[in-house]
Amino acid sequence: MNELEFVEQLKTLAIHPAARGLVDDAAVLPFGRHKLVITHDMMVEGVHYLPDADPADVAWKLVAVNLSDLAAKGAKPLGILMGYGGFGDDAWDTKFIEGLKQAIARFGVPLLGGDTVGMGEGCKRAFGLTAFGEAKGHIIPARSGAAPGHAIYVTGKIGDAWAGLQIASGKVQARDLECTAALLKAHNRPDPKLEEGRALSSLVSTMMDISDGLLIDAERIAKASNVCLEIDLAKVPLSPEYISVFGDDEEARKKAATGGDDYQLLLTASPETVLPIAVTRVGQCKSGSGIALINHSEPTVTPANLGYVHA
Ligand SMILES: Nc1ncnc2c1ncn2[C@@H]1O[C@H](COP(=O)(O)OP(=O)(O)OP(=O)(O)O)[C@@H](O)[C@H]1O
Ligand SMILES: Cc1ncc(C[n+]2csc(CCOP(=O)(O)O)c2C)c(N)n1
Ligand SMILES: [Mg+2]
Repeated sequence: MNELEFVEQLKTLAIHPAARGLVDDAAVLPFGRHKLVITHDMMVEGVHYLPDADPADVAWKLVAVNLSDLAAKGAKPLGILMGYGGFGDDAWDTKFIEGLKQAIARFGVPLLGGDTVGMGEGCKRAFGLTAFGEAKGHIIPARSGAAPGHAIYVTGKIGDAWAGLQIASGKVQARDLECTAALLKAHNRPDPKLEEGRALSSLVSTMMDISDGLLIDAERIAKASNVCLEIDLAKVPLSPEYISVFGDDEEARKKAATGGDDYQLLLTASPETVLPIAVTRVGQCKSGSGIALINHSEPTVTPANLGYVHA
């Protein structure tokens, strides 16, 4: 069974309303007068990071990708619990702890506990992290509220993290050190959009974070909302650094829109709603299903792979 088929099986078990049918970034559990938002994401050597990655970057990303799911629900982080599989190399473990310390300080989230296991010689390292947060608004955005006519927006730039992975794995070179550093940073040290998520959460019809790729994640909103998301590739915001390495033709834009690891927010809202932070409009919701890709308003071929899928 592949990842999607496995999660389909889990959906038959996750019938508690807080699980949101396993079609959201996080669970939303009423707790007294408040709502707890709870998420868990894993990182595995060779799958989520290159074996020669800096352990401090691995720790940072483990925290950041989980906080990104809280950001997508407009939640303020309250704490994290970590699962650490593969300790025993002192130098590696020390650098990891340094990166974890940096992330905890940067995001102001306390480490509350976890578990540590040795995985035996030659085993790949694997880490899990549970993050929970508190959402203040009455309505916490889901993926299911988009309606025909709603506009589609993203925060930040798309594609830089994928570009950074291409550089880190030696497939391309950037024009200069500054450009290399910016793209590597997007890949290694994502910055979860916590403030943006909180500012937007009460105004949007759907919101999620982009982890697997803009197009595949847009398709998830389309499915959950029973609408078609029409996305104009020409409107996908690319950074000058991305463009300097890959250009900004249709092919380059398709790579950016399917590469993943962006940890930007993808949201829909009524076009009349004035949003309080800078976002880029990339398309609109229509009646129908799935995604419809256009380029400069003209239909274009949708890529076979819309984003990252675990084998
Ligand atoms: N092993 C699992 N046990 C229970 N629920 C799971 C499991 N794996 C995935 N899910 C649930 O399936 C849904 C989709 O998972 P997915 O990992 O795509 O979401 P995500 O966390 O937003 O994305 P990403 O992991 O790429 O950041 C979520 O509701 C998630 O909680
Ligand atoms: C070495 C290496 N190869 C590929 C990638 C790209 N990648 C891996 S998992 C994922 C989606 C999020 O994962 P998940 O859905 O498991 O949370 C992406 C975009 C990477 N970061 N490192
Ligand atoms: Mg998510």
